[in-house]
Amino acid sequence: MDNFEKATDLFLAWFKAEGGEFREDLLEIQDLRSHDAGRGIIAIEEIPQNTTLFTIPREIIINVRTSTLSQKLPHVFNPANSSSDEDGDDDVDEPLDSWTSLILVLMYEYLRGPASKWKPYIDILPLTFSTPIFWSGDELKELDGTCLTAEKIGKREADEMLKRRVLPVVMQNESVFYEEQGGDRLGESELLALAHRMGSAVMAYAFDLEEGQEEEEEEEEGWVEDREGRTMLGMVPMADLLNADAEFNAHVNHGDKLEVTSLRDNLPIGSEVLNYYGPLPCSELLRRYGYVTPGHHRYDVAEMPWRLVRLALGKELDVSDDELVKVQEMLQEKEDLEEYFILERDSGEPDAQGRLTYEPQLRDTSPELEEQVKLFLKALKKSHSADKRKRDEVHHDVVARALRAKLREYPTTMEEDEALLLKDDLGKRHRMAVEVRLGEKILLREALGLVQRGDNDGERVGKKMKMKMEV
Ligand SMILES: C[S@@+](CC[C@H](N)C(=O)[O-])C[C@H]1O[C@@H](n2cnc3c(N)ncnc32)[C@H](O)[C@@H]1O
Repeated sequence: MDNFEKATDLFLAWFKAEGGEFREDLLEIQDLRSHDAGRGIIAIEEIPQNTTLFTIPREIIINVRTSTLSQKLPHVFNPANSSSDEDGDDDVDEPLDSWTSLILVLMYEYLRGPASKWKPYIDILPLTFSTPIFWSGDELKELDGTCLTAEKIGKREADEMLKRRVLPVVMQNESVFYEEQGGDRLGESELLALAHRMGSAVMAYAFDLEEGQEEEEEEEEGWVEDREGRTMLGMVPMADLLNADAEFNAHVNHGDKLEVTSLRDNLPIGSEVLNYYGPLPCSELLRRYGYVTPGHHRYDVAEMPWRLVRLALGKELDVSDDELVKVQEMLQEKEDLEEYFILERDSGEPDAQGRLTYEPQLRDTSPELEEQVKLFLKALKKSHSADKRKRDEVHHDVVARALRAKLREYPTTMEEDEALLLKDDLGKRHRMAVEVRLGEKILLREALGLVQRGDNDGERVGKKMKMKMEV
C-alpha cells in the first residue's frame, strides 16, 4: 500500500470516528490519479435514487466556528473589535472576509500538526494545484487571447492580499500559530507558499454553507460571514472528495448534518459519484479548479473588447480612431459604455437528475454590443450620411470584422489547436490551455456564422454579464 492509499484509509477511519457516516457497502474512495483527477468516490453497487451516500456532522467542517483559532485571536476575526478606517483606504484593520479567514484557519490547523483534530483531512489536501495562478510565464503564454488574462488569474493581487492580510497575522501571533511546535518558524516565502496552497484549497474545495436558524443567532455574536451572500465558507470533509462535471448525479443537502444523496434513477456499478460546481465555462473551471472537461464547453464564453470593435468601425467607415475617440467621449457624457462584451450560448439547465438534455445555442452575438455599435453609428450619422438600412448592414460588417480580429488575437489557429489536441505527448497544462482557447474560438466562429447569415436577432435567454467602461 502506498502513502496515497494509506492517507485515504486514515482519512476514512478518522471520518467515521468523528461521526461521519459513509456507505462503504455502496461506495469506495478510489485513486483516480491515472485520469488526473486525484481521489474520487466510485459506486461499487448499483445505487437507487435518493439514497443517502454519506453524512457529515457540522462539527467536522473546518471553519472559523469550529477551529479554536478565532477564540485565540478574537480581535482578528471579530468585526465588533475592529477599528476600520472610515475612508476604506486601508483595509488592514478591517474584519477579514470569509475567504481570508478560512485561509488563516487552515494554516493554523496545518501548523498544529498532529495536535489538530483535522490532521487526517489536511493530509489528503493536495500539495500542488494545476490552477493558472501556479503556471510559469511560458505556460501562461498558451492562454494569450483568452478570457484568462493576468488580471483575471490574479497572481499579483493574491500575493499582495496574502502579504497584507494573512502573513502579518501569523507573524504577529507566532505563539498561537506555532504553539504545538517547539521548532523552527516558517520564513516569509514559505509562509506565502503555504498561504497560496491553502488559498487554492479554499478556492477548489470550500463550500458555501447554508445556515440554520441556530447559527444565524450566533452571527449576531460577531462570527465572520460572507457579507454579500450571507453564507459561511467551510471545508467539508468527504463532500469535497467528490469530483464534479457538467452532468452530475449527486447533491449535497445542507441540514443539521450535511447529507450527500444520489440523484439518478440508478447509479450503475463503477460510475463516479459527481457533484456540480455550476454552469462554468472551461476558462473559469480552469481558473478555480485547475481542470477542464468536454461537458463544460457548452458554457464557454468569449470576451469581445470594445477596442477591437472600435477599430473595425473605423476601418469599415474609413473614420480615424481619433474621431471615434471624440465620439466616444461625447457619448460617455450621457451613456454607460461598455469595455467588454460577453458572448455566450443559451445553454439551458441540468434537469433534476443532473442530466443535460438541452442543445446549447448561440442566439445572438451580444445585444449590448449591438446597441453600442448602433449608438456610434447614429452619432456618426451627421458626418457620414448613412440611412438606417445601411446602418444595419454596417453594423453586421463591423461585428464580423471585430470577430475576425478577435480570432487573430490568439497566437494559434483553430486548426493548429485541433492538431495539438491529437498529440499524445502534450503536457497537461498545455492541453488545458488549448482546450480553453479552442472553446472560445469555436464560439467566436459560431458568432461569425450568425452575423454573416444576418441571423443575429434571436431572443437571448440565460445569463448576461456586462463590464462597464471606466469614464
Ligand atoms: C473538491 S476537489 C475533489 C476531490 C479531489 N479529486 C481530490 O482528490 O482531493 C476538487 C478538485 O478535484 C479535481 N477535479 C474535480 N472534478 C474533476 C474532474 N471531473 N476531472 C478532473 N479533476 C477533477 C480538480 O483538481 C479540483 O480542483
